[in-house]
Amino acid sequence: MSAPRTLFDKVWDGHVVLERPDGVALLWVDRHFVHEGSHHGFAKLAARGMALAQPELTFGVVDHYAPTRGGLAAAAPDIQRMVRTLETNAEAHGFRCFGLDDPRQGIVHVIGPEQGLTLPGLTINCGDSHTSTHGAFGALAFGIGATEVAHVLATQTIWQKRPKRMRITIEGVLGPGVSAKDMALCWIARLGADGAQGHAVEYAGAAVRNLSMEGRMTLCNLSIEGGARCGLVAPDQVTVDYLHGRPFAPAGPEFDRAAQVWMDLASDAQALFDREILLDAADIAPTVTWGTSPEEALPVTASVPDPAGLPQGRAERAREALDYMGLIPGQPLAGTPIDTVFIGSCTNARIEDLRAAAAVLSGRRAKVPGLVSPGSRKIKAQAEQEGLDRIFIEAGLEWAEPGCSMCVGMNGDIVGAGKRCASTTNRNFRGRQGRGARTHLMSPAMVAAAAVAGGLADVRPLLEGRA
Ligand SMILES: CC(C)[C@H](C(=O)O)[C@@H](O)C(=O)O
Ligand code: SF4
Repeated sequence: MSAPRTLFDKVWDGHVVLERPDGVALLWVDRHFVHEGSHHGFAKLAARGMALAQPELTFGVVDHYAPTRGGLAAAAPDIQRMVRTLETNAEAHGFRCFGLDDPRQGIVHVIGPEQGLTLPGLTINCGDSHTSTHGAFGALAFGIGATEVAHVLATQTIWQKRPKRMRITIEGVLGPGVSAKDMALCWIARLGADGAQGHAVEYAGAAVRNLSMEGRMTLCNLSIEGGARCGLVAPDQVTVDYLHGRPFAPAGPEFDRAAQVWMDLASDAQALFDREILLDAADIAPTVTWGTSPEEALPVTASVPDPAGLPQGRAERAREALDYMGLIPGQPLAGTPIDTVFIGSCTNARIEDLRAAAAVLSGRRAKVPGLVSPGSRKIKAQAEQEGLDRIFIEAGLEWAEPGCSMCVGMNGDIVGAGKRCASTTNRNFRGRQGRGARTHLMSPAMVAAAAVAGGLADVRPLLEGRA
């Protein structure tokens, strides 16, 4: 009998083409997603006069520069050029590209799963750190750099050092108003932004099993913010049900055969992890970030930390973060006035996220302006069918087109300098949403609560008496 293996090992071992004596392996890549930012890779290919190795395993999508308001014609020339370059490369190399006029367009980490391109047991790469999202399906999915993008384009393979294995088990039941976003911010706050460095993280436990695919994607999306190479959740019936009938997923008897294989991808009972973390879902509160790293997060009921009480290195960083964020040590987080809200990004712009925000906003007015950008055109259509767009608009928020939008500001959607934004995104780095912009990360329901209160707020009282 072979040694017990983890889910990660099973997918990794199945993709090794060859292994160097130092343990670095050449892996076959099942899916390569490219976006506007991947243009360096195509330039490298062109410089060497090389062809794209596997056009049918390469999928492009316009997201980072996608205009969410006013269309491409009205966008700045450099934005138009970025979008056109991807579309031109797609034509030249003959790979499928979900461009701005494609009804399947959206953020790469949203549409991969939505279209059934993301499947359990596959290796998935993209020149983008949040490729970890696809691990929610039990795929081995990780972001790669520009040189690696070129390597995958040219060979459909990638050299990788085998990461260590870590398991984060979250048992118990989440309280009302607590979501996958809070689970992620909670473990990152506890372990630190480099807490899972060098590790492939498998999420397990009842609270993970009870998450929808949307929730699992949010959790895996943020893996990278805790330093992990990738995140994984073992496929189960929830995974199979989500994938059934997706355009690029297997169909008919082939689907049933595939589903059986997927269900066997779980970690063996005796499999060993290099590191094990155990959390109780009951201990997780609605969480917000107060600083300029996702690890600087606390329950919304807490107060801004006092750097004086922190160890020296951290104290200095906290002081700088608070200075940038314009916060005073000891001030309660709840009640901190905000200027704007953003609901969007590959972290939290799926249909379930929009429903959670709309459930809070329904029949209420936002005290601040804000932008809602669905994760894909398909999600936008679904939300409109459910009347969610009306709820956002009646609350006073703007309902926009899909794209990375205000998560990173590359398309021109930015938060003004010195302005404070409650955001469903995954990075609160300095200037992330625009120069001088102050970002507080939180769940969609919590962003909705902040909009209603005009400041950071606990969503739980707003949920009372609502379904
Ligand atoms: C621009 C892109 C390459 C970048 C990434 O690597 O993740 C962006 O998506 C981000 O979220 O910071
Ligand atoms: S939505 Fe934000 S985090 Fe996701 S890929 Fe786009 S820029 Fe990166």
